[in-house]
Amino acid sequence: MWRRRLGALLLRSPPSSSSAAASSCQHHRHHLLPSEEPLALNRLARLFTSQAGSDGGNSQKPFIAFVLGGPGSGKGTQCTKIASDFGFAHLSAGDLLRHEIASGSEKGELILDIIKEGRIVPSEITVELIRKAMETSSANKVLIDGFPRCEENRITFERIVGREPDIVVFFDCPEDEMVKRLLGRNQGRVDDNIETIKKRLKVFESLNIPVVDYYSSRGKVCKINATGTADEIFEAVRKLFSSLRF
Ligand SMILES: Nc1ncnc2c1ncn2[C@@H]1O[C@H](COP(=O)(O)OP(=O)(O)OP(=O)(O)O)[C@@H](O)[C@H]1O
Ligand SMILES: Nc1ccn([C@@H]2O[C@H](COP(=O)(O)O)[C@@H](O)[C@H]2O)c(=O)n1
Ligand SMILES: [Mg+2]
Repeated sequence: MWRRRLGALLLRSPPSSSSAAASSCQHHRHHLLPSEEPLALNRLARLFTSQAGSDGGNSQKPFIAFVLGGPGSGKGTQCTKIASDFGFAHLSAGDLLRHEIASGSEKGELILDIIKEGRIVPSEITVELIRKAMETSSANKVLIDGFPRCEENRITFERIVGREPDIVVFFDCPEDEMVKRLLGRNQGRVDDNIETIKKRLKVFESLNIPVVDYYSSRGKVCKINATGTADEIFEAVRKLFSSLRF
């Protein structure tokens, strides 16, 4: 009850952005500018949102940002910058899956077949890889890049990890720009060819957009205009992350 009332008190509008790569964000409990916070309220908020554990209160749930966007929208590029400027751990679901392929495991063979087709790997596999990586990193703020890609991913994460994200950053990019970027990426990825790219775009529209809509309905999505140079886009990203309390 207290927590719910406090949550309502803590809702604030995010700062407005006038840059070319602007963001549009919804209200949620982490959109607090420190300068706007009444001190007592801030202290109360920390008390109610901290997860005191058996170590006497030092263990906190990590702040989780899901980072979504179409193939080639620039998720990985922007996550690298966020990690470096804001101290987040960067966990890319695609990289974890490719790492599993490289390990030569039996699961890796199945994953490779699915990635070549641009389809979605069974959620239990991906969520287990993410869960282990989160455990290993023990970071207190985490970017989960390229996840959840479908409703099944989302529901499985909630079941296994027992969490929802604090925020969902969505990079909004036109299809023709994404295709151009992917064809120019040149990293030897088995899925960066026009046939697979077309399939990935279809999967994005049919399975990933509904997840973005779900989180929008829960007020968690911050949409970033992902056109322009990587640095221009990062200006909007920087404004967003500077406004968060984590
Ligand atoms: N703003 C930008 N303008 C032009 N090229 C960009 C921009 N941002 C990223 N790129 C380039 O586009 C390619 C795809 O970017 P990136 O790997 O970050 O996308 P992604 O969303 O992670 O893609 P995927 O979903 O396939 O992993 C890379 O070669 C990257 O260097
Ligand atoms: N949650 C996810 C994320 C990725 N995949 C598969 O990996 C491919 C590459 O992902 P990137 O984020 O690096 O583009 C993707 O096309 C899927 O085949 C997945 O199944 N589930
Ligand atoms: Mg990527």
